[in-house]
Amino acid sequence: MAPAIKNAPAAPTAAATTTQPKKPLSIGTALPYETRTAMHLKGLVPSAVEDFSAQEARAYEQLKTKGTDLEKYIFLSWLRNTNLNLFYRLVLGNLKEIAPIIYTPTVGQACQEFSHIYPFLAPPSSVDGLYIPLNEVDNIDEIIANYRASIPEGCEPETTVITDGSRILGLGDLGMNGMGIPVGKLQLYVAAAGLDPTRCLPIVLDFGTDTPKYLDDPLYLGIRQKRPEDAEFYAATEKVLNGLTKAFPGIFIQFEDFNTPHAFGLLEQWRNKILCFNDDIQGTGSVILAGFISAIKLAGIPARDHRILFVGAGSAGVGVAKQLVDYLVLEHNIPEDEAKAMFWFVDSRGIITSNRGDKLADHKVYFARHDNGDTQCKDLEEALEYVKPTALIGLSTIYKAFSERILTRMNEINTKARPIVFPLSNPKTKAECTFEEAMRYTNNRVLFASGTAFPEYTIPETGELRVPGQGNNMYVFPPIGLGAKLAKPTKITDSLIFAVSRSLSNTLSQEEIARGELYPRIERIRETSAQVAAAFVHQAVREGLAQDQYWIDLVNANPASSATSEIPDGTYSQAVLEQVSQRMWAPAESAQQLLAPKLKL
Ligand SMILES: NC(=O)C1=CN([C@@H]2O[C@H](COP(=O)(O)OP(=O)(O)OC[C@H]3O[C@@H](n4cnc5c(N)ncnc54)[C@H](OP(=O)(O)O)[C@@H]3O)[C@@H](O)[C@H]2O)C=CC1
Ligand SMILES: CC(=O)C(=O)O
Ligand SMILES: [Mg+2]
Repeated sequence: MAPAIKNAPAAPTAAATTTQPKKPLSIGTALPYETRTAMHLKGLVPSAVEDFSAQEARAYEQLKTKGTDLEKYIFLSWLRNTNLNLFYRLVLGNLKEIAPIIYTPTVGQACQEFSHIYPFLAPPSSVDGLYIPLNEVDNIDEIIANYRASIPEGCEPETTVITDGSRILGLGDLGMNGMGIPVGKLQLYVAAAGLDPTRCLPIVLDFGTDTPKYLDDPLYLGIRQKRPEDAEFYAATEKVLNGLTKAFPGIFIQFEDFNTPHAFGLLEQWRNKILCFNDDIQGTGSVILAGFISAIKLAGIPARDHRILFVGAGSAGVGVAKQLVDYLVLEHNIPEDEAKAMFWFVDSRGIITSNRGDKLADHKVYFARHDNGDTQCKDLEEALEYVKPTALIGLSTIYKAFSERILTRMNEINTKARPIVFPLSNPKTKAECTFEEAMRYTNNRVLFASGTAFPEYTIPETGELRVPGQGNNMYVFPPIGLGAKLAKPTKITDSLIFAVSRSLSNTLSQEEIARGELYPRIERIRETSAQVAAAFVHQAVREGLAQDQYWIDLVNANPASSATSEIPDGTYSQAVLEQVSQRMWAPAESAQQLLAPKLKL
């Protein structure tokens, strides 16, 4: 062995090499000549000097040349990994057009193809998140250390989205391919609520898959084994969460797209221990409650007269229904038993009743009907005639489950009130119906929201344009994450989630209300996210959960107008809103602004 040389310079570590300031070639054409000279970039980039808007126009032009949505997804992913600032400029400037590519529906296809497109999503040196294999959970500290070494100092993650890929949108168990979802969700954290993009960490727990198609795919990039039993799953997840929270204390954790039993199980296990929430249960519950509050104002009958039929009793269906029960109890003073009795559920075996003959999963027991006598409805058609619902909510993953016949009957049944129809399953290939179908078969009377965005619809007879609501948790998880980052609550409670729903329903503009819309337009999502985050911060302080003294003092000095109300009503003060808005990250306007901290210009 060669003798050690005293005081020899240490070999460069991964950390040292990857945190070296990189030459900003991708923004190079936006750098003035003198800056290029100072940064030794002369001759390394074309000579034209242009501003960011020219770069943005070029990127948009390239985006438009892509023939398919998946190609657009790949192009945008590459752009994000090579020029973060330009990527978010492009996204924010074209949110309505780009959200369906980086998020549902295209992200669903990207996940299905993930192992095939992975190398083309980012340059080889980019670290886009953590892939944690089941057989490596004992080495979680090493994995985290590797990650830490790959990021610049000061970029420790403060927000993470974790999936194990076991229920990706309505597409089922995609295994490691599910990584596209945390990546996509975190882009919305940044775009919608201004979280710092350098401090967002997507994680996939690569715990195998039970889908033969992926296990048999020679290009599949996850571990090739079936999923573990529950005990091993929970033990492995615990190791990961302990490692993460030890390395990054206070990190905000979003559980995403776990299969339903594990979604409920993890939430129950962790909700009082760490700062976490489940987006599919609580986020979906919160966003749909917001739309529902608006819908029942427009429907034309008292809240307590509604009869709500859910198709699908998974994490999303049950999560939403529980939020609606809370609302009916708190806001309309309906006793819990009576509120619960306003709900019926259909799952793959028909209406859920206590005497159906099968053992109900734990999460279904609360809503099982006891008043059905001998009646059992085997499917939606029978259930519709039995319940005669005022509201039909789809979280079933069954494409076109709301057929022409079902929608026509919803219209016929609801002569006094406008029918509420929410086909919420994602992606588009799983949606229970389209906006056009819902309009057409209800004589344009429908109050509508869908999980995936549908095109606007022009009523042929009148030429009137109608805009569908997008009942998607993207309206709430970004502001919840922002509020959590600022106020630093010890945990996320049901009343915090309730305040978020109320505040989102308060964000509708007069014009949106007048047009009968149930959600704010997506173009306003930054503005509404700030308002919802401000309401979150107020509620966190009100409940004594907030730990950040700045926000505690600010809220106490500037209480919301309704600070004495017992019910979380989603209100906030202007002072808090202003401060929240100021803390939202936004892309830089110029190369100088972007590089200023590094260059000390
Ligand atoms: N809009 C939004 O923001 C969100 C939308 N979603 C979407 O909701 C959907 C469901 O998610 P999640 O609840 O977690 O998934 P699950 O797979 O846990 O739930 C699906 C439910 O649909 C039921 N179902 C299946 N087939 C039928 C059928 N033929 N008729 C009636 N019911 C049926 C299942 O029945 P059984 O229990 O018997 O198997 C189950 O209860 C997904 O498409 C997801 O993308 C989720 C979160 C947010
Ligand atoms: C939107 C979402 O979280 C889902 O479909 O699972
Ligand atoms: Mg989800």
